Amino acid sequence: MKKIQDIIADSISVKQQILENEQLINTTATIADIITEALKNGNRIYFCGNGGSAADAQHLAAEFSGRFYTDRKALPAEALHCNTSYLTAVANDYSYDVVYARLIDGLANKGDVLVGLSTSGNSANIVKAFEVAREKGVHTVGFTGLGGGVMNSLSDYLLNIPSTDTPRIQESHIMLGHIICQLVEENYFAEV
Ligand SMILES: O=C(CO)[C@@H](O)[C@H](O)[C@H](O)[C@H](O)COP(=O)(O)O
Ligand SMILES: [Zn+2]
Repeated sequence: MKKIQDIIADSISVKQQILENEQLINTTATIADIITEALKNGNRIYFCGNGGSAADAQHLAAEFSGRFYTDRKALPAEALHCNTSYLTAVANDYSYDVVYARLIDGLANKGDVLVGLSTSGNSANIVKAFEVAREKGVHTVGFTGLGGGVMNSLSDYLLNIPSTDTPRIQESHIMLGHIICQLVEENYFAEV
């Protein structure tokens, strides 16, 4: 069916643009280095997103805390939306906008890494979490779409996928996220 082939071609085209974008490739490698270094220093990695990007956040966190390719010890990583009692209470009593910022305030330490996945780069709860992270000396890593939205100026490291189409952006987020998981696993366990 032509429509299906067109959608697959679009997804490949976004990935082809990433393949040819030296800056995105270099930033991906740098993010893997930053995460490896943080873990070696005893720091933790936090992930957050909304909707499909929340699923991506917990998927990537689980590659670290569970396992990826190799049998090895657990690495400290978690996605911030997984406690529904916390999420519903804070959203109900305060605002959904602060659900991730409050956890970063309560849990994160200087040298930790916060990875925020947002195709628009404008989701308020991620933006606020990045603001608190910066105040605390937590590294901010943004996975966004074209331009990066508000997260552009709040991200120490930014992977802004060259697309404005939410599902196509998410497909590239999970590809680059998987690559980072592989590099971190190889680098961390090669060196300890
Ligand atoms: O998975 C999808 C679309 O593919 C949706 O659930 C999508 O993640 C949601 O609409 C999000 O709320 C979009 O937020 P964001 O990417 O702009 O931060
Ligand atoms: Zn989706």
